[in-house]
Order: sequence, then C-alpha cells, then structure tokens
Amino acid sequence: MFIGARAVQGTQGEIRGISAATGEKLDPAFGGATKDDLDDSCRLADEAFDTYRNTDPETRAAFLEAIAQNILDLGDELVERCMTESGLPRPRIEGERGRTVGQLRLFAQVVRAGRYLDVRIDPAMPDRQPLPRPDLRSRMIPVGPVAVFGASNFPLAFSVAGGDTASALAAGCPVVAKAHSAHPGTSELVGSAIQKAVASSGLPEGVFSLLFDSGREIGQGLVADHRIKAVGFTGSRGGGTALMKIAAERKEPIPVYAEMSSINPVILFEGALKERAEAIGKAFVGSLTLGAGQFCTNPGLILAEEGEGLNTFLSAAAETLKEAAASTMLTPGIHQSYCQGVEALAGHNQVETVARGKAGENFQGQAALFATSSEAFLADPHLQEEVFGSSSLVVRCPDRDAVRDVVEALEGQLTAAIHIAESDYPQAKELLPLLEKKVGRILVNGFGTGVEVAHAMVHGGPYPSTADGRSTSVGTMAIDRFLRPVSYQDLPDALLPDDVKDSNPHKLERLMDGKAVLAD
Ligand SMILES: NC(=O)c1ccc[n+]([C@@H]2O[C@H](COP(=O)([O-])OP(=O)(O)OC[C@H]3O[C@@H](n4cnc5c(N)ncnc54)[C@H](O)[C@@H]3O)[C@@H](O)[C@H]2O)c1
Ligand SMILES: O=CCCC(=O)C(=O)O
Repeated sequence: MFIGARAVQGTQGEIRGISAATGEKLDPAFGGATKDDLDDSCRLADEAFDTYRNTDPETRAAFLEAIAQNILDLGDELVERCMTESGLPRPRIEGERGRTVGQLRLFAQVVRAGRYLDVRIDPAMPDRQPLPRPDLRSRMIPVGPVAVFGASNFPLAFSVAGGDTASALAAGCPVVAKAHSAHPGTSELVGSAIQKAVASSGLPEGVFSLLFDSGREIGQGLVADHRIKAVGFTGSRGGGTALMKIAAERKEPIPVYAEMSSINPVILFEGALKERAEAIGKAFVGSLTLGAGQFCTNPGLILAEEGEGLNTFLSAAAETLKEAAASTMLTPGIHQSYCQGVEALAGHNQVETVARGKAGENFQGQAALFATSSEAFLADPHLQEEVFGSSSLVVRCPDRDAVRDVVEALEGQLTAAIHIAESDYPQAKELLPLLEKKVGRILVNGFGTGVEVAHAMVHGGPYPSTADGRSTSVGTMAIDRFLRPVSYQDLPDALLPDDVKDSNPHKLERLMDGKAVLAD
C-alpha cells in the first residue's frame, strides 16, 4: 500500500491477485490495511488539502502529466500483470493504458484552461436604485479529500489512476484510493506511479494514498471518515448503495458518485431493420462480447417491433453469436454471477434461448442471446436486471406503443441506442424526449460500448445506473463532482483569491456581468 510517501505492507489478512484464466494465486501476497493505516491516510490527505488546493495551474497540470508518464514508464511489467489479473488481452490493456494516460493529460489541459473554476464577477453598482448592488465574485473550489474505489472491469481506466482519481486530483482534491482486490498487483504498480509523481512534483505526501482491504471494513471506514468529502465508485448496485447508505448516515453526509448497473437498451426501428438488419445483428454481437461482455455499457436489451426485419436481425445475431468464442472473465465471482444470471434467463418460462456462443472452460463466459415478449418483460421486473457479461435479451414488441411501454418501464440507464433510417426519424423524434429522461447518453446507429474521453461525454445516468444522474464519471465534466461554489461579497482586492482578483493573474476566462471575457 502507499500511505502518503510510505510504502507499507498491509498486515490484515492476505490478498493475492488471481490468474483470471486459471484461478492460480499470484505472488506477491498483499495485506489489508489496519484502521490506523486508514486513519493515517485520511489524516495526511486532510493535512495536504490546503496546500494542494492552492497549487497554481501549471504545477497541478504538470503533476497529472507526471502520473501519465510514470504509468507509461512502467512498461510491459504493468501490461503483463494487468493481463494476468484481469484475463483481458494485450490489445485491450494497452488500449486502456492509453486511455488512462490520455485522461490524465486531458485533465491537465482542463486545469491549465481554468474554465472549470467557472469564475463569475458582478461588479458593484453603488448608485443602483432603490438598492445598490454589492461587488459579487464566485469561483468553484475543491470539496476536500476524495475516496476512490477501483473498478474490476477497467483495471486501469476506472481504477487507481482512472477517471475518478484524475478528475479529483485535477479539481484540487487529495485522493485516498481503495484498490480492487481483483487486481492488487496492477493497483500497486499504478499506485507507485502516482506516489512517484507526488514526490517529483514537490507536493505534500498526503495528496495520494492507496489502501488494500482484506474485507469491507476499511472501504466502509473510508467512506465514513469525517475527512473524506466525496466518493467515486464503479461496481455493483449492492456495493454502491451500501456505500451511499454509509455516506448518508454520517454526521456530515457526503455525495457518493457510484456507477452501478445498466442494461443499455438498443431500439431497432423498422426502416433501419429493412435497410440493414443483418449488419446490425452482426455488429451487435461484436459489442455484446467486447471484453467478455464486462462493460457497463454492454447492450443487454434489444427492443423492436415483431416482423421480418427483427427476424432477420435475430438470425444474423444468432449465427454470429454461435461463433463467438468464450472469454475469460475478470474474477471467479463475476464469472459465477454471470453463469447464474444466464441460467436464470434460460430457465425462465417466458424466455426463449435464441443462441449460445461457444462453450468455454475454467472462468470463461459463454455468450448468450435470449428473447421474450414485451408482455412477459413488463410482467417480470427481474428481466431487466443486469447480467454482467456477454448476455442480452431481445424483447419482441407487437407495435410501437409496446416499445414505448417497455422504455417507460425501464430504470435509469447509462445509454440508449436507436438504430434508424431516415424514414424512422418521425418516430425517433417522438421517443427522444422519453429517452432523455431515462439515460445519460443517446446514440444513433451504434452501441454504447466504447466511451470517448471528451468534453461532451456523459458517462452517467439516472439512478440506479449511477447514484446521481446529474454527473458523469468520464469526460471533463467529471471534475464538477468534486467542486463546490463559493461567493465573495465586497471583499477588498487584497483579500480576494487570485482567481477572482481584478488583475486575473492566471489569465482565466471569466464571466463579467454575465458576459464571457477572455483574459487579455
Ligand atoms: N455497471 C458497472 O459499471 C459494473 C462494473 C463492475 C462490476 N459491476 C457489477 O458488480 C459485480 C461485482 O463486480 P465488482 O467486484 O467490480 O463490484 P463490487 O461492487 O463487488 O466491488 C467494487 C469495489 O467496491 C468494494 N465494495 C463492494 N461492496 C462493498 C461494501 N458493501 N462495503 C465496502 N466496500 C465494498 C469492493 O471491495 C471493490 O473494491 C459484477 O458482477 C457486476 O454485476 C458493474
Ligand atoms: O464499464 C464501464 C465503462 C464502459 C466504458 O468505459 C466503455 O464502454 O468504453
């Protein structure tokens, strides 16, 4: 573990990485944190906060870039360890490393640009009648130390140096990360890259700590610690809601930004099916089986009106899926819950098994495609539960109204995809307002897997896809989760923070009396 500048061997229990492919325990053995380790990490983060939040933009941006470079400098040791622990192939891990590094570098740009501070200045109007207007200035400031829970399914881009850590550090918040026990070796390597950047950037050691937990006590204690002011989490609905409860019951409740579960409905319109049902069917299976289906954006639900087009889609999807190789899943636990989910669907008396992929061995997940009627789907809420892996359910709808009824019945989702031809635009236009209320991202003629790390990305959605549908965990808006506004009224310039001073020393773009003004 890394507790500030110290590298610490945990003493609570034994945590070992497991070869995802074979189940073999990996060296070295890691140990979980004690309550003292937890307390030290939170104390150091609290002590570091004021210094870190007052770092100038260039120092903070360079720090983020140093993390990125240190991760790259880990070279193949990181890639190979991550492949072994996650079972994910080299191209995926190398691609995910590039995404992680790119995310850190993008946030460095955000910090340098300074627009995230949202500086607003309403100059005083002493002669205004009937009442003078005071001098009012505001900016966003970081909330304080943030707890980050690494995700199993993206051991780099959503884990120790993933989007939650990158956006929190960019906001000026120290981070106490809780490693995911599915990839302890990967977590240690990435944690070393961050700790090295803290030191080389001359920052207080408490800016980053990494803890392991041999159970759940440390993770729960982290969320409950009064010095932690926000939580980032990606994982199960049970895990996310458990942490939300702890956070809500604190003396000072704090937000938990949990990304939890989504079945990401894909709606196939008549015109699109008429034009390209077979191509959609093949592309769908590619998305469904990406990363052994362990994407939170996985297309777990297909909606379409019954007819020839849907039948053509189903035939193409079935033929393609039958050839899909089974892939190693992240952990034996995730593999087991996937198999249980698939068995439950296969045994459901209203669900038809359309196709199964090639059978696998050990902890490989066999792809599965099921179908049911909209009537059965609406009658059984269990049918909209996420089956985390390469499994999807097609819902045959008798008409357009039934499609809408199913969408109405869905919980909050991360994404919805519509496959349309121009002839479908009128119906699509009717459905879009409803989709907006249900999801964080709407796609046309694609699938939700493959989240672009960009300024306009929303990787979030109404509960229960995430804990707070107003936020995103990917993209530059992710920084907003770890900021809060402060207003300064009638302060003399000498007392104002640099960001809101008349002189604008950091040359920020600011809102002056409601108008955006670039620094000269
Ligand atoms: N939708 C998604 O983005 C997504 C991503 C990963 C996993 N999942 C779902 O979660 C299941 C399990 O996967 P996972 O291990 O990544 O998720 P998980 O929720 O079990 O664990 C995620 C992290 O949170 C911690 N945690 C979980 N519950 C906790 C609790 N009650 N108290 C303290 N800490 C707790 C774990 O130790 C781990 O570090 C998967 O089968 C899948 O269904 C969903
Ligand atoms: O698993 C959650 C994130 C999915 C993602 O980032 C992607 O689809 O690229």
